[in-house]
Amino acid sequence: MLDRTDLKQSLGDPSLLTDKAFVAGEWVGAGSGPTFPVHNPSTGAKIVDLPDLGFADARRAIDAAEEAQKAWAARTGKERAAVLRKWYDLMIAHADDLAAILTAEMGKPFAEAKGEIMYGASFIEWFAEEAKRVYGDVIPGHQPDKRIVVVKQPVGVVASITPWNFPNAMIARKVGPALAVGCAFVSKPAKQTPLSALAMAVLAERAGVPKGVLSVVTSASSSKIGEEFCSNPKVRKITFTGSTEVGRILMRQSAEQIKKTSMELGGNAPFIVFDDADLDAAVEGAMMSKYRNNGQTCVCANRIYVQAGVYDAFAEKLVAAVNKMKVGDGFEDGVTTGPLIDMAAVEKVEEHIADATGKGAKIATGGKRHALGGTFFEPTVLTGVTPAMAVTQEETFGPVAPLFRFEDEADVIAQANDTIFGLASYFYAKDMGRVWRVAEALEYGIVGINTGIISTEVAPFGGVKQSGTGREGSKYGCDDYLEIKYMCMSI
Ligand SMILES: NC(=O)C1=CN([C@@H]2O[C@H](COP(=O)(O)OP(=O)(O)OC[C@H]3O[C@@H](n4cnc5c(N)ncnc54)[C@H](OP(=O)(O)O)[C@@H]3O)[C@@H](O)[C@H]2O)C=CC1
Ligand SMILES: O=C(O)CCCC(=O)O
Repeated sequence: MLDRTDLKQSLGDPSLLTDKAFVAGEWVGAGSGPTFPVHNPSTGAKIVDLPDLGFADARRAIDAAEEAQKAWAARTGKERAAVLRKWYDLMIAHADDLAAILTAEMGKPFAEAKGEIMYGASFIEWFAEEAKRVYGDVIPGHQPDKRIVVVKQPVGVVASITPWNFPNAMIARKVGPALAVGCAFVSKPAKQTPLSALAMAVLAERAGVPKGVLSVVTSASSSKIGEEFCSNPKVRKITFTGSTEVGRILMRQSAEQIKKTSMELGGNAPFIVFDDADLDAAVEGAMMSKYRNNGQTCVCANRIYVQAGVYDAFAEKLVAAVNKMKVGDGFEDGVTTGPLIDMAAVEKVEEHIADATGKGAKIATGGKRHALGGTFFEPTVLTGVTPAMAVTQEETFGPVAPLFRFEDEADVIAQANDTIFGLASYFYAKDMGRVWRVAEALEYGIVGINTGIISTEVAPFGGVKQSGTGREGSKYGCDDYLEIKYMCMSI
């Protein structure tokens, strides 16, 4: 439906949709250089062509960041907080436009996109507040004449690489703490969804973020940009959200210079329903956890374990709820589920369904491409899923709910933990002893207990095992962007 002209005309502030990158404080067009297209995944229409930047542009952004960072860090926390607060206010004031741009480039329904804008903005607000609270310590001296003071200082230039599934919020929760503590930030958004990042940069500039402190390098050649980020000694930290496979590459590349890294990587979330659970609440939680963003989040339930005594009842209620979902264009009223991001995502979903049904699982609802065509896919529930099937070990990243049957607590905990991943997990139960036992036994960074939504700026988001390192959001969120220094003084 929406091409560039339609989208621009629909915005309250058309200047939020740009075809330029933001490098070293300048808006940079492609000139005669290469470009790459950004498409609306719902319609296939091209929204815009953007500059396909390379090594030299990334280096220019890094040089400017290094230059600008010192003066930014020299400001007081309160001064940086004021700029971030203004940025937050502008994001809220332009939330409808930011959401429209997000829906157009990524496909999620407008109401969900607006929810993401509010979620993203909440990180800017939270870290604006935290900017004033980067406290150190005074440590009692180890000798009578010694005084020891601990201070925290910004790491310096941060380079960020983020995915397409949350084009606003994944950047917001990195750039918020980085700028709050006095770092400068060079962002490389996913090639499918750079427009939200650029719209954020338009507002950052208006809010008074100084030239060079924030750049958005648009590129279809992510590996080139990644190499520059990891090999440039001026970059002190790499922060990444995306697949474990790419996280591994970036960690390997960063090893040469022992760069600090934060990695928010893949998940394989178990969602466990015990026989004492409130089944209606569990179905509601499963719907939110599984089908949020059309299953395309690293915290989406990937394996749903249901205790034998409630398995059939849960499956029936879940199928009834899934059958009420409305698939369609994100700008259409009442649509709950947009398209998948691309054909590769559709093929992965199909592979997981074919593998499971080939090994005996049954399709309870959905199971195929949607009649709308393109990358629309029917929300799907599979029953009779077993550990031999690919969905047990691999993240589907799509709208497929595989239902496993289990008998007892020890067995389901062992199955839930039998994965290389450790990001989010969920369970529904009422027995308090069980609640504590299971919550403590799950080897995950996040445990949702009787809830399917765990995302908030006030809590530390992050994983264990091969789901990554570091925490985003909360009072811990600044730590990843700070160095600790102690000063030992003899008096
Ligand atoms: N943890 C999470 O939140 C996410 C997990 N995933 C998982 O990853 C799977 C694949 O999704 P995909 O989007 O391809 O995720 P990727 O990990 O490939 O992409 C995430 C980001 O990394 C960039 N990137 C890709 N390769 C490199 C590289 N060699 N060096 C530097 N940057 C790189 C991408 O850029 P560009 O897109 O421009 O090439 C994008 O900005 C999904 O099916 C899902 O399982 C995906 C997204 C988010
Ligand atoms: O998929 C992700 O990368 C993050 C999930 C979004 C969130 O809940 O914060």
